[in-house]
Amino acid sequence: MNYPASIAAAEPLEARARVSFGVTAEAFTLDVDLELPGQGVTAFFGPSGCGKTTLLRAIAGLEHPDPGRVRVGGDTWQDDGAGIWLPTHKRPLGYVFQEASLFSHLSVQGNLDFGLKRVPTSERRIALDQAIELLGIGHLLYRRPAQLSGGERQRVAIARALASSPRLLLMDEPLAALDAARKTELLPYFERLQRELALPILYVSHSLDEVVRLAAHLVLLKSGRVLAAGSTGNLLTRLDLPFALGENASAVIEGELAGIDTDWGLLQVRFGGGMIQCVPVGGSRPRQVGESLRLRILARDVSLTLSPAPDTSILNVLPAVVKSLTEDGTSQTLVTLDSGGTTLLARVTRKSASMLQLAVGQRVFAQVKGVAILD
Ligand SMILES: Nc1ncnc2c1ncn2[C@@H]1O[C@H](COP(=O)(O)OP(=O)(O)OP(=O)(O)O)[C@@H](O)[C@H]1O
Repeated sequence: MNYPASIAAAEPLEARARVSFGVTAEAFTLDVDLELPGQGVTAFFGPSGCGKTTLLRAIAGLEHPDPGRVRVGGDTWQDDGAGIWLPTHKRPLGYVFQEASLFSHLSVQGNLDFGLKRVPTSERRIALDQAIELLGIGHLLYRRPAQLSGGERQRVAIARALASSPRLLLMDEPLAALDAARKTELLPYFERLQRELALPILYVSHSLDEVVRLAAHLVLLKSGRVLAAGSTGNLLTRLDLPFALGENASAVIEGELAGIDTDWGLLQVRFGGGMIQCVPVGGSRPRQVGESLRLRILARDVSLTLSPAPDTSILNVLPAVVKSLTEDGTSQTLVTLDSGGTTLLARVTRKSASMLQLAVGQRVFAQVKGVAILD
Protein backbone atom coordinates (compact mmCIF):
# COMPACT_ATOMS: atom_id res chain seq x y z
CA MET A 1 0.00 0.00 0.00
CA ASN A 2 1.20 3.54 -0.49
CA TYR A 3 1.58 4.72 3.06
CA PRO A 4 4.88 6.59 2.97
CA ALA A 5 7.69 5.36 5.15
CA SER A 6 7.48 8.50 7.31
CA ILE A 7 4.10 7.33 8.55
CA ALA A 8 5.32 3.80 8.74
CA ALA A 9 4.78 3.90 12.36
CA ALA A 10 8.23 4.39 13.69
CA GLU A 11 6.45 6.66 16.16
CA PRO A 12 4.77 4.82 19.01
CA LEU A 13 1.17 5.57 19.83
CA GLU A 14 0.67 7.26 23.20
CA ALA A 15 -2.60 7.19 25.07
CA ARG A 16 -2.96 8.62 28.54
CA ALA A 17 -6.58 8.85 29.53
CA ARG A 18 -8.69 9.23 32.62
CA VAL A 19 -12.43 9.01 32.04
CA SER A 20 -15.01 8.78 34.86
CA PHE A 21 -18.66 7.90 34.66
CA GLY A 22 -20.99 8.46 37.62
CA VAL A 23 -20.29 9.16 41.26
CA THR A 24 -22.22 6.37 42.97
CA ALA A 25 -21.11 2.88 43.93
CA GLU A 26 -21.71 2.04 40.26
CA ALA A 27 -19.12 4.62 39.19
CA PHE A 28 -16.48 3.59 36.70
CA THR A 29 -13.10 5.16 36.05
CA LEU A 30 -10.78 4.36 33.20
CA ASP A 31 -7.24 5.36 34.08
CA VAL A 32 -4.51 4.27 31.68
CA ASP A 33 -1.12 5.44 30.50
CA LEU A 34 0.00 3.43 27.48
CA GLU A 35 2.72 3.52 24.89
CA LEU A 36 1.83 1.16 22.03
CA PRO A 37 3.56 0.06 18.83
CA GLY A 38 2.95 2.42 15.93
CA GLN A 39 2.27 -0.50 13.60
CA GLY A 40 0.47 -3.83 13.61
CA VAL A 41 -2.45 -4.98 15.72
CA THR A 42 -2.66 -4.24 19.43
CA ALA A 43 -5.56 -6.00 21.13
CA PHE A 44 -7.48 -4.61 24.11
CA PHE A 45 -8.66 -7.61 26.09
CA GLY A 46 -10.45 -8.07 29.39
CA PRO A 47 -13.78 -8.89 31.01
CA SER A 48 -16.99 -7.15 30.05
CA GLY A 49 -17.13 -3.63 31.47
CA CYS A 50 -13.36 -3.28 32.01
CA GLY A 51 -13.20 -0.22 29.75
CA LYS A 52 -12.08 -1.46 26.33
CA THR A 53 -14.64 0.53 24.35
CA THR A 54 -14.21 3.58 26.59
CA LEU A 55 -10.48 3.52 25.83
CA LEU A 56 -11.10 3.36 22.07
CA ARG A 57 -13.63 6.20 22.37
CA ALA A 58 -11.16 8.29 24.37
CA ILE A 59 -8.51 7.84 21.67
CA ALA A 60 -11.08 8.73 19.02
CA GLY A 61 -12.09 11.89 20.91
CA LEU A 62 -15.62 10.58 21.51
CA GLU A 63 -14.91 10.84 25.24
CA HIS A 64 -12.97 13.78 26.62
CA PRO A 65 -10.37 12.32 29.00
CA ASP A 66 -9.31 14.62 31.81
CA PRO A 67 -6.41 14.49 32.03
CA GLY A 68 -5.55 13.05 28.66
CA ARG A 69 -2.84 12.88 26.06
CA VAL A 70 -3.12 11.15 22.71
CA ARG A 71 -0.35 11.06 20.13
CA VAL A 72 -0.51 9.08 16.89
CA GLY A 73 2.12 8.89 14.15
CA GLY A 74 4.00 11.83 15.65
CA ASP A 75 0.90 14.09 15.76
CA THR A 76 -0.75 15.25 18.95
CA TRP A 77 -4.51 14.82 19.07
CA GLN A 78 -4.89 15.76 22.72
CA ASP A 79 -2.51 17.35 25.19
CA ASP A 80 -4.04 19.19 28.11
CA GLY A 81 -0.74 20.82 29.07
CA ALA A 82 -0.41 22.34 25.62
CA GLY A 83 -4.14 23.11 25.29
CA ILE A 84 -4.54 20.75 22.31
CA TRP A 85 -7.84 19.04 21.65
CA LEU A 86 -8.77 17.80 18.17
CA PRO A 87 -12.44 16.90 17.78
CA THR A 88 -13.14 13.46 16.34
CA HIS A 89 -13.77 14.68 12.80
CA LYS A 90 -10.31 16.27 12.74
CA ARG A 91 -8.58 13.04 13.81
CA PRO A 92 -7.49 10.91 10.84
CA LEU A 93 -8.87 7.61 12.08
CA GLY A 94 -11.09 4.83 10.86
CA TYR A 95 -13.58 3.28 13.30
CA VAL A 96 -15.09 -0.13 12.61
CA PHE A 97 -17.86 -1.41 14.89
CA GLN A 98 -19.47 -4.76 15.58
CA GLU A 99 -22.28 -3.95 13.16
CA ALA A 100 -21.24 -2.38 9.86
CA SER A 101 -23.01 1.00 9.76
CA LEU A 102 -23.32 1.46 6.00
CA PHE A 103 -25.73 3.86 4.32
CA SER A 104 -28.54 1.60 3.14
CA HIS A 105 -29.63 3.97 0.33
CA LEU A 106 -26.17 3.99 -1.24
CA SER A 107 -24.43 1.25 -3.23
CA VAL A 108 -21.15 -0.17 -1.98
CA GLN A 109 -19.38 2.24 -4.35
CA GLY A 110 -21.43 5.13 -2.96
CA ASN A 111 -20.50 4.15 0.58
CA LEU A 112 -16.81 4.00 -0.34
CA ASP A 113 -16.97 7.36 -2.12
CA PHE A 114 -18.40 8.82 1.07
CA GLY A 115 -15.29 7.71 3.00
CA LEU A 116 -13.08 9.12 0.26
CA LYS A 117 -14.80 12.52 0.19
CA ARG A 118 -13.86 13.16 3.81
CA VAL A 119 -10.22 13.57 2.78
CA PRO A 120 -8.71 16.31 0.59
CA THR A 121 -6.87 14.82 -2.40
CA SER A 122 -3.52 16.12 -1.10
CA GLU A 123 -3.92 14.11 2.12
CA ARG A 124 -4.91 10.81 0.55
CA ARG A 125 -2.45 8.14 1.48
CA ILE A 126 -4.43 5.19 0.25
CA ALA A 127 -6.12 4.80 -3.11
CA LEU A 128 -9.68 3.54 -3.18
CA ASP A 129 -8.84 0.72 -5.58
CA GLN A 130 -6.16 -0.45 -3.14
CA ALA A 131 -8.71 -0.61 -0.33
CA ILE A 132 -11.11 -2.48 -2.63
CA GLU A 133 -8.42 -4.97 -3.60
CA LEU A 134 -7.23 -5.43 -0.03
CA LEU A 135 -10.73 -6.34 1.16
CA GLY A 136 -11.68 -8.32 -1.97
CA ILE A 137 -14.90 -6.40 -2.65
CA GLY A 138 -14.42 -5.46 -6.32
CA HIS A 139 -17.35 -7.65 -7.40
CA LEU A 140 -19.73 -6.07 -4.89
CA LEU A 141 -19.49 -2.39 -5.86
CA TYR A 142 -22.95 -2.06 -7.40
CA ARG A 143 -24.82 -3.85 -4.64
CA ARG A 144 -26.77 -2.22 -1.83
CA PRO A 145 -25.84 -3.14 1.79
CA ALA A 146 -29.07 -5.19 2.09
CA GLN A 147 -27.74 -7.44 -0.69
CA LEU A 148 -24.52 -8.27 1.20
CA SER A 149 -23.75 -10.99 3.71
CA GLY A 150 -22.67 -9.92 7.22
CA GLY A 151 -19.03 -10.66 6.40
CA GLU A 152 -19.19 -8.71 3.12
CA ARG A 153 -20.80 -5.74 4.89
CA GLN A 154 -17.98 -5.74 7.39
CA ARG A 155 -15.37 -5.85 4.61
CA VAL A 156 -17.03 -2.85 2.94
CA ALA A 157 -17.11 -1.00 6.27
CA ILE A 158 -13.37 -1.58 6.68
CA ALA A 159 -12.64 -0.51 3.09
CA ARG A 160 -14.68 2.66 3.72
CA ALA A 161 -12.68 3.36 6.87
CA LEU A 162 -9.45 2.89 4.89
CA ALA A 163 -10.68 5.14 2.09
CA SER A 164 -10.51 8.04 4.54
CA SER A 165 -6.71 7.49 4.73
CA PRO A 166 -6.59 6.98 8.47
CA ARG A 167 -3.41 7.04 10.50
CA LEU A 168 -5.07 4.79 13.03
CA LEU A 169 -7.67 2.06 12.66
CA LEU A 170 -9.94 1.37 15.64
CA MET A 171 -11.89 -1.88 15.59
CA ASP A 172 -14.45 -2.65 18.28
CA GLU A 173 -15.32 -6.36 18.16
CA PRO A 174 -15.57 -6.35 14.36
CA LEU A 175 -16.23 -10.10 14.22
CA ALA A 176 -18.57 -10.44 17.19
CA ALA A 177 -21.80 -10.26 15.19
CA LEU A 178 -20.73 -12.95 12.71
CA ASP A 179 -21.14 -16.70 12.90
CA ALA A 180 -18.12 -18.98 13.10
CA ALA A 181 -17.95 -19.60 9.33
CA ARG A 182 -18.03 -15.86 8.52
CA LYS A 183 -15.37 -15.20 11.15
CA THR A 184 -13.08 -17.76 9.55
CA GLU A 185 -13.72 -16.14 6.19
CA LEU A 186 -12.86 -12.67 7.46
CA LEU A 187 -9.74 -13.39 9.53
CA PRO A 188 -7.37 -13.61 6.53
CA TYR A 189 -8.47 -10.10 5.49
CA PHE A 190 -7.55 -8.77 8.93
CA GLU A 191 -4.20 -10.49 8.65
CA ARG A 192 -3.63 -8.80 5.30
CA LEU A 193 -4.47 -5.42 6.77
CA GLN A 194 -1.82 -5.67 9.42
CA ARG A 195 0.73 -7.12 7.02
CA GLU A 196 0.26 -4.61 4.24
CA LEU A 197 -0.71 -1.39 6.00
CA ALA A 198 1.87 0.56 7.91
CA LEU A 199 -0.57 1.92 10.46
CA PRO A 200 -1.50 0.92 13.98
CA ILE A 201 -4.70 -1.06 14.49
CA LEU A 202 -6.33 -1.12 17.94
CA TYR A 203 -8.57 -4.13 18.17
CA VAL A 204 -11.12 -4.92 20.90
CA SER A 205 -12.14 -8.54 21.21
CA HIS A 206 -13.57 -11.00 23.71
CA SER A 207 -12.04 -13.94 21.89
CA LEU A 208 -8.59 -14.98 23.04
CA ASP A 209 -8.16 -17.13 19.91
CA GLU A 210 -8.82 -14.10 17.73
CA VAL A 211 -6.42 -11.97 19.76
CA VAL A 212 -3.64 -14.55 19.62
CA ARG A 213 -4.09 -14.97 15.90
CA LEU A 214 -4.15 -11.29 15.00
CA ALA A 215 -2.36 -9.28 17.64
CA ALA A 216 1.37 -9.23 18.25
CA HIS A 217 0.78 -6.85 21.15
CA LEU A 218 -1.75 -7.14 23.93
CA VAL A 219 -3.18 -4.84 26.59
CA LEU A 220 -5.03 -6.63 29.36
CA LEU A 221 -7.52 -4.38 31.17
CA LYS A 222 -9.29 -4.91 34.46
CA SER A 223 -11.70 -2.48 36.12
CA GLY A 224 -10.45 0.44 34.04
CA ARG A 225 -6.77 -0.21 34.75
CA VAL A 226 -3.99 -1.84 32.74
CA LEU A 227 -3.26 -5.20 34.33
CA ALA A 228 -0.50 -6.00 31.83
CA ALA A 229 0.72 -4.82 28.44
CA GLY A 230 3.34 -6.29 26.15
CA SER A 231 3.96 -8.79 23.41
CA THR A 232 1.18 -11.36 23.17
CA GLY A 233 3.73 -14.17 23.47
CA ASN A 234 5.07 -12.83 26.77
CA LEU A 235 1.68 -12.22 28.34
CA LEU A 236 0.31 -15.63 27.36
CA THR A 237 2.98 -17.49 29.29
CA ARG A 238 3.04 -15.30 32.43
CA LEU A 239 1.89 -17.30 35.42
CA ASP A 240 0.44 -14.25 37.21
CA LEU A 241 -2.07 -13.65 34.38
CA PRO A 242 -5.18 -15.71 33.63
CA PHE A 243 -4.03 -17.16 30.29
CA ALA A 244 -1.36 -19.72 31.23
CA LEU A 245 -3.56 -21.75 33.55
CA GLY A 246 -6.59 -21.76 31.22
CA GLU A 247 -7.76 -24.66 29.12
CA ASN A 248 -6.24 -23.23 25.92
CA ALA A 249 -2.95 -22.18 27.49
CA SER A 250 -0.42 -21.68 24.75
CA ALA A 251 2.86 -20.10 23.74
CA VAL A 252 3.61 -17.97 20.71
CA ILE A 253 6.89 -18.39 18.87
CA GLU A 254 8.28 -15.60 16.73
CA GLY A 255 10.37 -17.20 13.99
CA GLU A 256 11.66 -16.88 10.47
CA LEU A 257 10.90 -19.09 7.52
CA ALA A 258 14.21 -20.88 6.92
CA GLY A 259 13.11 -23.22 4.16
CA ILE A 260 10.23 -24.86 2.34
CA ASP A 261 10.39 -28.62 2.14
CA THR A 262 8.49 -29.24 -1.08
CA ASP A 263 9.07 -33.02 -0.95
CA TRP A 264 7.05 -33.29 2.26
CA GLY A 265 4.97 -30.13 2.03
CA LEU A 266 6.38 -28.62 5.22
CA LEU A 267 7.58 -25.21 6.29
CA GLN A 268 10.80 -25.01 8.30
CA VAL A 269 10.70 -22.21 10.83
CA ARG A 270 13.82 -21.15 12.71
CA PHE A 271 13.57 -19.56 16.16
CA GLY A 272 15.88 -19.14 19.15
CA GLY A 273 15.29 -22.73 20.30
CA GLY A 274 16.01 -24.44 16.98
CA MET A 275 13.93 -25.43 13.98
CA ILE A 276 10.23 -26.28 13.82
CA GLN A 277 8.61 -28.04 10.91
CA CYS A 278 4.95 -27.31 10.34
CA VAL A 279 2.15 -27.94 7.90
CA PRO A 280 1.04 -24.85 5.94
CA VAL A 281 -2.65 -25.18 6.75
CA GLY A 282 -5.75 -23.33 5.57
CA GLY A 283 -5.71 -20.76 2.79
CA SER A 284 -2.04 -20.16 3.32
CA ARG A 285 -0.63 -17.55 1.00
CA PRO A 286 2.66 -18.18 -0.84
CA ARG A 287 5.56 -17.93 1.57
CA GLN A 288 9.00 -16.49 1.07
CA VAL A 289 12.12 -17.76 2.74
CA GLY A 290 13.29 -15.16 5.24
CA GLU A 291 9.84 -13.84 6.14
CA SER A 292 8.72 -13.62 9.76
CA LEU A 293 6.22 -16.15 11.04
CA ARG A 294 4.31 -16.47 14.31
CA LEU A 295 3.46 -19.93 15.55
CA ARG A 296 1.12 -20.98 18.34
CA ILE A 297 1.74 -24.11 20.38
CA LEU A 298 -0.89 -25.25 22.88
CA ALA A 299 0.39 -26.47 26.25
CA ARG A 300 -1.65 -29.63 25.90
CA ASP A 301 0.15 -30.44 22.61
CA VAL A 302 3.56 -30.54 24.27
CA SER A 303 4.86 -33.62 26.09
CA LEU A 304 8.24 -34.04 27.76
CA THR A 305 11.00 -36.64 27.70
CA LEU A 306 14.40 -36.72 29.37
CA SER A 307 16.08 -37.99 26.21
CA PRO A 308 14.86 -37.78 22.61
CA ALA A 309 12.80 -40.83 21.70
CA PRO A 310 14.38 -42.74 18.75
CA ASP A 311 11.12 -43.96 17.20
CA THR A 312 8.44 -41.32 17.15
CA SER A 313 6.13 -39.73 14.62
CA ILE A 314 6.65 -36.37 16.28
CA LEU A 315 8.82 -34.19 14.06
CA ASN A 316 9.49 -31.39 16.48
CA VAL A 317 11.57 -32.30 19.50
CA LEU A 318 13.11 -29.23 21.09
CA PRO A 319 15.76 -29.11 23.81
CA ALA A 320 14.58 -26.95 26.70
CA VAL A 321 15.17 -26.14 30.35
CA VAL A 322 12.41 -26.31 32.98
CA LYS A 323 11.70 -22.82 34.35
CA SER A 324 8.77 -23.54 36.65
CA LEU A 325 6.27 -26.19 37.66
CA THR A 326 2.74 -25.23 38.67
CA GLU A 327 0.22 -27.77 39.89
CA ASP A 328 -3.40 -26.97 39.19
CA GLY A 329 -4.65 -28.65 42.35
CA THR A 330 -5.98 -31.72 40.56
CA SER A 331 -4.12 -34.06 38.27
CA GLN A 332 -2.21 -31.69 36.00
CA THR A 333 1.06 -29.80 36.12
CA LEU A 334 1.88 -26.82 33.94
CA VAL A 335 5.55 -26.72 33.04
CA THR A 336 7.13 -23.54 31.69
CA LEU A 337 10.19 -24.15 29.57
CA ASP A 338 12.96 -22.05 28.13
CA SER A 339 13.82 -23.07 24.60
CA GLY A 340 16.67 -20.85 23.44
CA GLY A 341 15.13 -17.74 25.00
CA THR A 342 11.55 -18.52 23.96
CA THR A 343 9.07 -19.60 26.62
CA LEU A 344 7.05 -22.74 25.86
CA LEU A 345 4.32 -24.29 27.99
CA ALA A 346 3.70 -28.00 28.50
CA ARG A 347 0.78 -29.51 30.34
CA VAL A 348 1.53 -32.96 31.69
CA THR A 349 -0.12 -35.05 34.37
CA ARG A 350 1.11 -34.64 37.92
CA LYS A 351 1.96 -38.34 37.81
CA SER A 352 4.20 -37.89 34.73
CA ALA A 353 5.94 -34.90 36.33
CA SER A 354 6.62 -37.04 39.39
CA MET A 355 7.81 -40.06 37.37
CA LEU A 356 10.27 -37.90 35.42
CA GLN A 357 11.24 -36.15 38.67
CA LEU A 358 10.91 -32.82 36.90
CA ALA A 359 12.66 -29.96 38.66
CA VAL A 360 13.46 -26.34 37.91
CA GLY A 361 16.68 -26.07 35.90
CA GLN A 362 16.42 -29.58 34.50
CA ARG A 363 17.20 -30.21 30.83
CA VAL A 364 14.37 -31.91 28.94
CA PHE A 365 13.07 -32.39 25.41
CA ALA A 366 9.75 -30.86 24.45
CA GLN A 367 7.86 -33.03 21.98
CA VAL A 368 5.57 -30.74 20.05
CA LYS A 369 2.59 -32.51 18.55
CA GLY A 370 0.74 -29.59 16.96
CA VAL A 371 1.80 -26.20 15.61
CA ALA A 372 -0.55 -23.55 14.23
CA ILE A 373 0.73 -20.80 11.93
CA LEU A 374 -0.76 -17.49 12.99
CA ASP A 375 -0.19 -15.31 9.93
N1 LIG B 1 -21.75 6.88 28.77
C1 LIG B 1 -21.63 6.15 29.90
N2 LIG B 1 -22.19 6.55 31.05
C2 LIG B 1 -22.07 5.84 32.19
N3 LIG B 1 -21.37 4.70 32.27
C3 LIG B 1 -20.79 4.24 31.13
C4 LIG B 1 -20.90 4.93 29.90
N4 LIG B 1 -20.21 4.23 28.96
C5 LIG B 1 -19.71 3.14 29.59
N5 LIG B 1 -20.06 3.15 30.88
C6 LIG B 1 -19.65 2.15 31.87
O1 LIG B 1 -18.23 2.11 31.88
C7 LIG B 1 -17.76 0.78 32.06
C8 LIG B 1 -16.85 0.38 30.92
O2 LIG B 1 -17.62 0.26 29.74
P1 LIG B 1 -16.98 -0.21 28.36
O3 LIG B 1 -18.06 -0.22 27.36
O4 LIG B 1 -15.79 0.62 28.08
O5 LIG B 1 -16.51 -1.68 28.72
P2 LIG B 1 -16.01 -2.85 27.75
O6 LIG B 1 -14.79 -3.42 28.37
O7 LIG B 1 -15.90 -2.34 26.36
O8 LIG B 1 -17.24 -3.85 27.89
P3 LIG B 1 -17.82 -4.95 26.86
O9 LIG B 1 -16.74 -5.98 26.70
O10 LIG B 1 -19.01 -5.49 27.60
O11 LIG B 1 -18.16 -4.25 25.60
C9 LIG B 1 -19.01 -0.09 32.18
O12 LIG B 1 -19.26 -0.27 33.55
C10 LIG B 1 -20.09 0.75 31.54
O13 LIG B 1 -21.36 0.46 32.12
